[in-house]
Amino acid sequence: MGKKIVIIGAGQTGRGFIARLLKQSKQSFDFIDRNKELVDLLNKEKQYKVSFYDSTQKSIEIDGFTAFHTEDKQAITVLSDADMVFTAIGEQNLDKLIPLINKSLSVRKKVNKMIIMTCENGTSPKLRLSKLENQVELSESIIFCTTLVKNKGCLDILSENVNYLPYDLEPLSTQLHYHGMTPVNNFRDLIQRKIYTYNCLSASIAYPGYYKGYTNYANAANDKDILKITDSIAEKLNSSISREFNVDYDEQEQFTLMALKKFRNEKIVDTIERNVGDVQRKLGKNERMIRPILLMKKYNFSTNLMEIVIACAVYYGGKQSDNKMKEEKLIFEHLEQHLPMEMVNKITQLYKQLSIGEPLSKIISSLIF
Ligand SMILES: NC(=O)C1=CN([C@@H]2O[C@H](COP(=O)(O)OP(=O)(O)OC[C@H]3O[C@@H](n4cnc5c(N)ncnc54)[C@H](O)[C@@H]3O)[C@@H](O)[C@H]2O)C=CC1
Ligand SMILES: O=P(O)(O)OC[C@H]1O[C@](O)(CO)[C@@H](O)[C@@H]1O
Repeated sequence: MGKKIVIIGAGQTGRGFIARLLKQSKQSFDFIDRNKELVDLLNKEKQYKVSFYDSTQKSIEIDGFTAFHTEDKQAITVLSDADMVFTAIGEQNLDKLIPLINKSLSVRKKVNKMIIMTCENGTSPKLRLSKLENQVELSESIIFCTTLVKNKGCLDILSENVNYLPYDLEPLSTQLHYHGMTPVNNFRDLIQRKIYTYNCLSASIAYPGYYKGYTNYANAANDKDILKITDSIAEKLNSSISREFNVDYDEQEQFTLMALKKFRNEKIVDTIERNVGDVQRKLGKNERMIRPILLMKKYNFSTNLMEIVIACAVYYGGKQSDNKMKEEKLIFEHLEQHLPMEMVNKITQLYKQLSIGEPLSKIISSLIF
């Protein structure tokens, strides 16, 4: 008999990537999501399509699932019977799953431990579920595949043709035999390298892109100032990450080039809005901006451009808040805890220039990098 699988989070990654890999493995699954409208739509339509930016790849119909709302009693029942659970809900939401999973474990009849695999951006998303660690097999994976809703309010997905989901085998008692799911050695290093490369570059496009008034992500990525920023940051990332993580420079360079190629691909219609969200998390001490800038400093590279990216992130944070001054103060206090004071002072100065609307090109041209 096939395994029972539940995907928690029927958004772009859950239904567009994980569900697609399972479908390609002929493995059935159900969804749980907190969005009632989405749950109702999935149950009403009963199917949707994943198409690919690469037009030579045939689209894939996804069907045979039931979706449950998190508050629905049946969610507990279906979860209690799951052999494996994938989460794709955003790292910041993971701890909200603990009560639901605990309830399902309290009525679980199966003797095998439930496997929980996080499919989230973050350097250690499973930490948020560590309270469950003794009761389940808790592991993490790394999402390289960009999946986006085709049109707002519809279920269909447009996806990169990426068939690779690296995961950490170490906490598991068994390998996963599903399409693309690949155990990797040195998982902890790879997940950090992913966030400090892909997501650092993503932030280096999104926040300056927001400042320059872009709404389309690839347009921002191809802006001449942002090309300068990302090309230069990429070079410094390659040198510092390859040294820090002891990987070949060429291997790290390929990694960076793949990220830049994807972000600059105008066929992938992504938004600045989607990529700037949740700025406090993205400014976290082990996240995509703080760790890379500290690595650049450690290996004696100029940090000027990363300081601009962080100043743009603070600018975005202030704009989003009802209380701009309070928000900025909070972000700066946070930066003071994790960055050297001289760096925070430079970011403050850059932030002041942004606040009076100084053009990014002018700010960049006054810097050495
Ligand atoms: N979409 C993409 O291309 C990529 C996404 N990721 C990661 O994948 C994860 C999911 O992202 P997306 O699918 O893009 O987001 P999304 O916003 O499209 O989907 C998230 C889904 O999770 C649901 N959700 C949130 N909190 C929940 C909770 N407590 N219980 C149940 N459901 C909950 C939401 O209702 C939503 O349907 C994130 O960690 C993101 O960083 C990583 C790389 C690429
Ligand atoms: O959900 P987050 O952390 O904003 O990151 C989303 C971005 O991360 C990426 O996974 C970078 O690899 C992109 O596909 C996406 O633009």
